[in-house]
Amino acid sequence: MALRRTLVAAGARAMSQKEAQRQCAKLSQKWRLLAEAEPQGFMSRVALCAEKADHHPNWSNVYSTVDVTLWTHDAPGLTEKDFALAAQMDAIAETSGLIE
Ligand SMILES: C[C@H](O)[C@H](O)[C@H]1CNC2=NC(N)=NC(=O)C2=N1
Repeated sequence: MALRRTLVAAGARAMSQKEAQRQCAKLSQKWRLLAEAEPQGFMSRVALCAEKADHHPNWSNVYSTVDVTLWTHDAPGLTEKDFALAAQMDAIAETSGLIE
């Protein structure tokens, strides 16, 4: 019974971590790229930064829109890593003239 109680307690902790992840602060940004710009180009450049930082955006791409959500899973919430990657994404979008 002790083992079962331990497992139930571990399950409850896993649930609450998942819930904490769901509810934690996140940075969200939707970029509308120029219609003629390739979102894949923007995303590959960001992906290189993300790999270097070992910090990866949750994102999706539909036509010329890239929708990004950033947060630090372990925190859970926002850390300097999220702001640093967000700044790099801004710089890539702006310096490459991708924004409408
Ligand atoms: C072990 C590895 O460092 C972690 O899993 C990294 C990978 N990429 C990540 N990306 C993001 N956005 N948040 C994280 O907490 C995170 N953690």
